[in-house]
Amino acid sequence: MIALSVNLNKIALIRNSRDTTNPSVPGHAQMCIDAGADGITVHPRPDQRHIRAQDCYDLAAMLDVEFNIEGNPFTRARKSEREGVTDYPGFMELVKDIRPAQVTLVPDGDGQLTSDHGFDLKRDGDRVAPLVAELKSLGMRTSLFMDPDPEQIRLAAQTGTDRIELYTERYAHAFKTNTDVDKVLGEFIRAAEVAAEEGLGLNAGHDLDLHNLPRFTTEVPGLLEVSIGHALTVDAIHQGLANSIRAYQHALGKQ
Ligand SMILES: CC(=O)[C@@H](O)[C@H](O)COP(=O)(O)O
Ligand SMILES: NCC(=O)COP(=O)(O)O
Repeated sequence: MIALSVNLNKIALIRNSRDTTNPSVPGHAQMCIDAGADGITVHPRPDQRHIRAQDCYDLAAMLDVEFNIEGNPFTRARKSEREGVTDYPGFMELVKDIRPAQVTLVPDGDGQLTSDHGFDLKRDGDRVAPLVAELKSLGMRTSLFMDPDPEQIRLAAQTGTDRIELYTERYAHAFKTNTDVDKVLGEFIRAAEVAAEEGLGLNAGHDLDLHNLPRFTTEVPGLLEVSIGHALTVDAIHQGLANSIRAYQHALGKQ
């Protein structure tokens, strides 16, 4: 069975639009677990736009499912610009202190809107390998965010990482626009085969949704885990909005 790890970034994004704890990140983690989620994913960014360092500590204290923290290991500590918000301690410092079950290293720049590429290990392999070794020595499973490029995936294996996470945006886009979907999916299938040849566990994520997920998970061999946040949160709004309207009308004394 492929594990579903729910990414809570977008819950934190709404919470951060007010100085309140509503919606509660641990509260929504618990709802996901109660509904059957296999894990929880967060991606604390240095600008703390959504998940903040404190959220990671709060989740670590209550989770009884796999906790996956994603981020760029080369980000440094940053002072918070907002009063009452914990400073960002730097990604490696944060995960070494929390020690989640899985750490997914992602090569994001600080100002990126969202993740948009995997590691270039021809360039960064020598810098990434010692970090992988350090995280593993502290008992964390490691995963590297990768494009479906066989040469890069073979280099990922050389870093000693346990797993890779295939960056799936290109598949999601091909599926949505019905452009070259067979060809693009073929690249992911080949990437998965190479990962298996190299003894790497396989995760996948980014822009996966209810529509594109079945074909991906049926055809890409060996998938262990998908992490999904944006579309799943939007679906939760779609599937819950009508009920909310009825509840508010009831609160206004209407039937
Ligand atoms: C690594 C990855 O694909 C996800 O973490 C994705 O980047 C979500 O991050 P945002 O919610 O900040 O877009
Ligand atoms: N690793 C991918 C992830 O956690 C969620 O990505 P998305 O579903 O928000 O695009």
